[in-house]
Amino acid sequence: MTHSERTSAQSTVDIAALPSVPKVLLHDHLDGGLRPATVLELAGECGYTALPAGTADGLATWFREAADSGSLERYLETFEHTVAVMQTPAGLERVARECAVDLADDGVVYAEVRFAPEQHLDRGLTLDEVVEHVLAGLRSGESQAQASGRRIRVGLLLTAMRHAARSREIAELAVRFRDRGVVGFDIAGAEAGNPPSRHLDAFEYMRDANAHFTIHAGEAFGLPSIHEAIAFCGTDRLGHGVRITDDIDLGPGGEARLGRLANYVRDKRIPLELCPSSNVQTGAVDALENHPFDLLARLRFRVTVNTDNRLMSDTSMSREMARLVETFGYGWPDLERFTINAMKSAFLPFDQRLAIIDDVIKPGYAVVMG
Ligand SMILES: O=c1[nH]cnc2c1ncn2[C@@H]1O[C@H](CO)[C@@H](O)[C@H]1O
Ligand SMILES: [Zn+2]
Repeated sequence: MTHSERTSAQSTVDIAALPSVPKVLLHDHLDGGLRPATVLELAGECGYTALPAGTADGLATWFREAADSGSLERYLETFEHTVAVMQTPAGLERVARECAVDLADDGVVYAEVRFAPEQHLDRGLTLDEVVEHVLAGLRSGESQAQASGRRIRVGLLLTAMRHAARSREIAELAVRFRDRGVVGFDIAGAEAGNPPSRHLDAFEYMRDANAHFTIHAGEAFGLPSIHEAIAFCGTDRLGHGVRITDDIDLGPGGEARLGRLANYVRDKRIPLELCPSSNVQTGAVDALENHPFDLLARLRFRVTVNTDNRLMSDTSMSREMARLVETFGYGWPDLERFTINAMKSAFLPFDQRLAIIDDVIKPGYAVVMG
C-alpha cells in the first residue's frame, strides 16, 4: 500500500461509524426535535386534540412531509403542534431531557439548543419558569446520558420571534440566566418582512452586556438580511447564512469571486450555521447536491454542520454528516474540520472550547482515522 492509498483508506468515512465520532451542534431547535411518541403522549396528558395523526409513525411522516413545503412560512406552521404540547413544567422538562439524551446517543458532545420562551406561556408559566424547567430537563438529560456512558454538555440559547415584539425582554432573560446554563440569544421565525434591525435594541443590550448572540439570516431572504445582521446588529454567528453565495460569482473556469460582504464574512471568520436538509425543505436550496455547503467549505468559510429541526427533517447530526459525505465525498479530516469549526464558534469561554477540541474531538477522530 502506498502512502497516499493508506491516507485515503484512513480518511474514508464509514457511515456506520458516524455516531461514534464526537460531534458539535450549534443550531438545533428544542421545539423541532421532539420524539414523535413524546408528542403523542404529551398531547394525551395535556388534552391537546388537534394533532394531525394518531400514531407515532403517522406523526413522524406528517411532520416530515408537511415541513417539506418549499416555503419557510409553511415549514414553520408545523411547530404549532410541538409548541402546543410544551406548555407545562412536565412537558418542558421531558422534551429537554430527551433532547440531551438523544443528542448524546448520537455522539454529540457539545450542543447549543434553542427555543423561544415567549411561545410557552399559554398555561400560565412565566418566562423565567419556562427557562428554569427547560434547564432542569437539560441537566437531567446530561446526567442520564452520563449514567449510560455518554458525555454531553448542552448550552441553551433563548430565541425571540422576529414577527413579535418581545426581543428586548428575551435578551434580558438570556442575560439573567447567563450563569445558569443560557449561553446566548437568537431571533427566528419568518425572515422576509422582519429584518434583524427591527430588534436592534435587543442586540445592543446583548452587546452592552458582553453577551453572545446569533441571528437567523440569509435563509428565506438574501444579502440585505445578512448585511443587517452583521453590520447593524453585530451578530457573532449567522443562523444558516447560506444565501451569502448571492455575493459569490463563479467565473467560466469555476474560480470564485467574492463580493465585499462575502469577503467580510470569510475574513472575520463569521461562523455559518448551515443546516443542509432543512434548507432543501424550506426551498432555500433546491436539492442537496446544489447546496453551497461544499463551495463554502472549499472557499474556507467557517462552515458548521447542523440539524435545525430533527423531527421536521427526520434527521440527526450523524445523518446530516452522512448526507454530506454521500453528496460531496467528504473524508474524516473534513468532518473533523467542520466539528472543530463548530467548537471554535461555540458560545462557551475560550479555554473550555479548547479543552473540548483537544481532549475530546481530536482524540475521537484519531480513533477512526487509525
Ligand atoms: O429554520 C428556521 N428558520 C426560522 N425560524 C425557525 C427555523 N426553525 C425553527 N424556527 C422557529 O424557531 C422557533 C423557536 O425554536 C420555532 O417555534 C420556529 O417557529
Ligand atoms: Zn433554525
